[in-house]
Amino acid sequence: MTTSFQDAATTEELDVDALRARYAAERDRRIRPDGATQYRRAAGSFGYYATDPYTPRAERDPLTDSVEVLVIGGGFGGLVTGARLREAGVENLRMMDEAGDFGGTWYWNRYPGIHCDIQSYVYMPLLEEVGSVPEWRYAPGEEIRQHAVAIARKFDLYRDAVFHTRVTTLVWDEAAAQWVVQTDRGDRMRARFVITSSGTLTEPKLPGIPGIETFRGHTFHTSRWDYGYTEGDQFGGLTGLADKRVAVVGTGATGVQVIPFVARDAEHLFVFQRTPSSVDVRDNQPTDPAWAASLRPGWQQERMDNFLSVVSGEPVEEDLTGDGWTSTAQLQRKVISGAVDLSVSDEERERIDELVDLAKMNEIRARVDQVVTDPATAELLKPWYRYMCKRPTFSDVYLPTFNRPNVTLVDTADLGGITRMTETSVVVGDVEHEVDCVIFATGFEVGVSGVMSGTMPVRGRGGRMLLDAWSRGPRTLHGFYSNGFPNLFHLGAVQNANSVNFVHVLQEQAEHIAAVIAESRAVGARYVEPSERAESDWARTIQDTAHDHSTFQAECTPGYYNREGAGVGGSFSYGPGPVAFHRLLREWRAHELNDVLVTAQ
Ligand SMILES: NC(=O)C1=CN([C@@H]2O[C@H](COP(=O)(O)OP(=O)(O)OC[C@H]3O[C@@H](n4cnc5c(N)ncnc54)[C@H](OP(=O)(O)O)[C@@H]3O)[C@@H](O)[C@H]2O)C=CC1
Repeated sequence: MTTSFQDAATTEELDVDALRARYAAERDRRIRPDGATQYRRAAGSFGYYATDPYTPRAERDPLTDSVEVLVIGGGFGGLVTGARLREAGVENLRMMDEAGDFGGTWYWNRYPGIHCDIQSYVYMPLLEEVGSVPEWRYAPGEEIRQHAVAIARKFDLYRDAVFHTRVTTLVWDEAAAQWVVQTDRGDRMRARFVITSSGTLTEPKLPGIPGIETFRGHTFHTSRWDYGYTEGDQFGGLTGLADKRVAVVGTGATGVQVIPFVARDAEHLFVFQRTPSSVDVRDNQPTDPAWAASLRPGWQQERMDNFLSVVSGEPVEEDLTGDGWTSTAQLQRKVISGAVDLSVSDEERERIDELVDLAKMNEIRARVDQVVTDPATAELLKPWYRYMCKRPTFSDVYLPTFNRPNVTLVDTADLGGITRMTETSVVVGDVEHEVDCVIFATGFEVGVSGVMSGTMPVRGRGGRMLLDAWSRGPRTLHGFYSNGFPNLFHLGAVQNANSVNFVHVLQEQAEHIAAVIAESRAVGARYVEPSERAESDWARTIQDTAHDHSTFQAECTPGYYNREGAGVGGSFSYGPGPVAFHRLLREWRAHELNDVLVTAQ
C-alpha cells in the first residue's frame, strides 16, 4: 500500500475499504450518548475557569451617553471594522469588549507555545497599514496580540473604548432611530449603528468529568493561563512546574501547541488523549529580512487573495504560501484539472477527494512512526479519520515530546474520556494518576455569538425579538443585517462564506459594513435595513447553493465540527465559496447598495 501523498490520488494501491472500515470503527467507539451535553460551562461554581487573569477590572461609572457607532468585540473583526470606519471619517465611535484589552482570541489565549496556524503574512490583518512585517512565518501569540494593540493605536480606537463590559440587551428606539444598549456594568447608552463581532470560540468549555469539583490541586483552562503558578511566559521557562506532576486534558489544536512546553519544564506530564490530532510539518522560520525589504505596496492583499483562492480551489498561477494548507488544496485542484477532465461529475470529484484525503492521512500516520520511538505510543497517536474532520495541526515539536522519559500518554478513547477525578488524581478506568495540577485544553463553547445564543437579546422594531424573527433559521441579507432590525450589523459565519483564514473573511465583512455605513452617512439615510424580499432572496440563494456536508460530518469522529457526532444541520454557507462571495459583495456595493438605505419614514 502506498503512503505517498503525491501519487496516491491516481493510484489504485490505497486499501480504501480497509481504511473506511477503520475510520468507521474509530468513530463508533468514541460516540457518547450524551453528545454535546457532556460538557459544562465555565460559569457558576466553575466561573473561576473564565475569570480574566491578565488585567484587573477597573471600576467606572455607568455610561449614559450616545455614540454614532458601537462596535461590540475587540478582536480582529471589530478592529478592522473600527479602522475602516475611522478611515471613512467616523469620529464618534466606541469599541466594547468583555476582555480587558483588544485582541479577542489572542487576548484570552496566551498559553506557552501559542502561534497562529495560518501563515502570519496572510493571517495578521492590516500589516501594511500598521507598517510591520511579522518576525516569524507563523507568529507567536504575543506578537499577534501586540499587533492587535498596534491596530487600535494606529486608528485611535482606544479613545472611548470600554473593556470588561458585556452587552446584556439591545433595544431599538424607533422614535430616536437609535439602539439602547444595556450592559453588565450598569450602562444604558445609545448608539445609532451597532456592529456585533463577538466571536464564536470565546467561552472556555470544561468536560463534565464526575468528581471534577472535588479536585484540590491547582487547575485552570488554557485560555486563562496561570503564569502566577507556572512562572515563565509564552516562550517557556515554566519553572513553577519543575517539581509538579501535571495533567493536560485534550489534544486538539491547543493541546498540540502547549504540550511540548509543559513537557519541557514539568517534573512529569500526563497527557490525557481521547482523539489524536493530525500533526503535519510546521517548518516555522524567521522572516527573511531581504524578502521583507523587497515587498511592494499591496503585497499583503495579494498574498491574502492568493491564499484564499488556493484553499478555496480557485485557479491561481502560483501558490505564494506553499504550506500544508495550500499543498493539500493544490493537489486536489491539480488532480482535477490534470489527471481528470474538469467536467467530472460530483461523484467522481468526491472519489478523488477521498483518495487524496486517505493518502494525506497515511502520510500523517507514517510521520508518527518515523518520530515516536515506542511503537505502542506511536499507535495511539495516529489519527484515523478524514483530514478535515478536525482542525488539522502543524508542529515539529509535538510528536518528539512523547519520546521524553517524563511524559506519559494516557489513552481514554474507549472510555469516552477521563473516568473521574478525585481530590488528588485523574482516573482512567481503574488507574489513578496522582497529579498536582490539571490543565484543561478542552476547547470552547462553540459557534455562537451572543446574538445567536440569546445571551445578548436583541429587540428590534415593534419590540420583536431577533431570535423569534429567526426561529426558522437566520434571515439576513448577505449575513449582515435583517429586516426589522435597522442599523444593526453582524460579523461572523452566518449566511455568508467561510474559510480556514477566518480573519481574511472578517476583514472583507468589516470593509463591506464600513462602506455601507459610510454611504448611509453620505446620503443622510435614516436607516440601513434590507427589505423582506431581499432577505428571502438571499435565504433562497444560500439554500440553492449550499453544499451538503452532512454525510461527510456524520462519518467523522466526534468533535465540535459535527456537534459531537450528531452531524450538522443544513449548511448556512454560500456555496460558490468566499472568493465568489467577496466578488458578489463588491458588485452589490457598486450597483445595489442604495437598496438598503432608507431615507424617509
Ligand atoms: N490558530 C491556531 O493556531 C489555533 C487555533 N485554535 C482554534 O481553536 C479551536 C479549538 O481548539 P482546542 O482549544 O484545541 O479545542 P478542541 O475542542 O479542538 O479540543 C478539545 C480537546 O479536549 C478533548 N476532550 C474533551 N473532553 C474530554 C474528556 N472528557 N476527556 C479527555 N479529553 C477530552 C477533546 O477530545 P476529542 O477530540 O475526543 O473530543 C479534544 O482533544 C480549534 O479548532 C481552532 O479553530 C486553537 C489553537 C491554536
